[in-house]
Amino acid sequence: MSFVEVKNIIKDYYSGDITTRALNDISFSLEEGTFNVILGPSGSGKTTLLNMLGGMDTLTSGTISIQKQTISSMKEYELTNYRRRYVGFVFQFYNIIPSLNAFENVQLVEKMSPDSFDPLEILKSVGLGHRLKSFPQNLSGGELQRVSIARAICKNPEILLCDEPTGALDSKTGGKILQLLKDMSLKYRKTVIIVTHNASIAEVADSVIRIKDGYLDSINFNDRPKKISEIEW
Ligand SMILES: Nc1ncnc2c1ncn2[C@@H]1O[C@H](COP(=O)(O)OP(=O)(O)OP(=O)(O)O)[C@@H](O)[C@H]1O
Repeated sequence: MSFVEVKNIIKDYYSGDITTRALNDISFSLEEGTFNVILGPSGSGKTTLLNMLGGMDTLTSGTISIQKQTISSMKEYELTNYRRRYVGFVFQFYNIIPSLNAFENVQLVEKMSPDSFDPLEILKSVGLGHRLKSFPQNLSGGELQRVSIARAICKNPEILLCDEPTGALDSKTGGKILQLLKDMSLKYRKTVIIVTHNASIAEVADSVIRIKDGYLDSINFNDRPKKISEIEW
């Protein structure tokens, strides 16, 4: 059994009389310790898929198993436990707590995970060692994004789900962040899944999942992914 098993998943959203089928019969599997990319146009269902993998919302039908746990049939309290223990999430809109400084925002997750990394070290590695005491209102979009990535990595989760993690970053900082995420898979055997619009990031991935109108368009496995230093974006 693979680390991530997605089988025939369907997700419908209902508003009034209107039903939107955001995910339509998607199936794939991913191995532990791999670096994976989800590509697709705006509105194709990428964020919805990431939310389902993270146990943030429930499916209409189908099953998702992660590390042999069938998260799609978990009760609410089991899902809370799954998210708390196993998942690191980098959201598109950062979700940083405004009343805590950069260090405190990352330090928060130390209590959630028994083997979390040192928040100071992680903040330094995302290039924010000089901004530890800055509050979110005084940080740029790119810096907030890095706080959010530092928080997700610091938790040392089994699976790291990232929605456009380099969207607000210049290419140099973006490359550094991608390297950190890739190291999580290479050095620590964490499974990393990144949603992006940026097709060049796909070249460094072990697998590339393409989503179109809620369908799985293709999944490609890369035997020899490129190094981050080899791509241009
Ligand atoms: N909570 C919701 N209620 C109703 N419809 C939703 C909801 N969330 C997403 N959708 C719809 O589901 C479809 C897929 O949305 P999703 O956000 O997953 O796409 P995406 O590929 O991540 O887009 P983007 O790249 O623009 O972030 C879209 O048609 C969207 O409007």
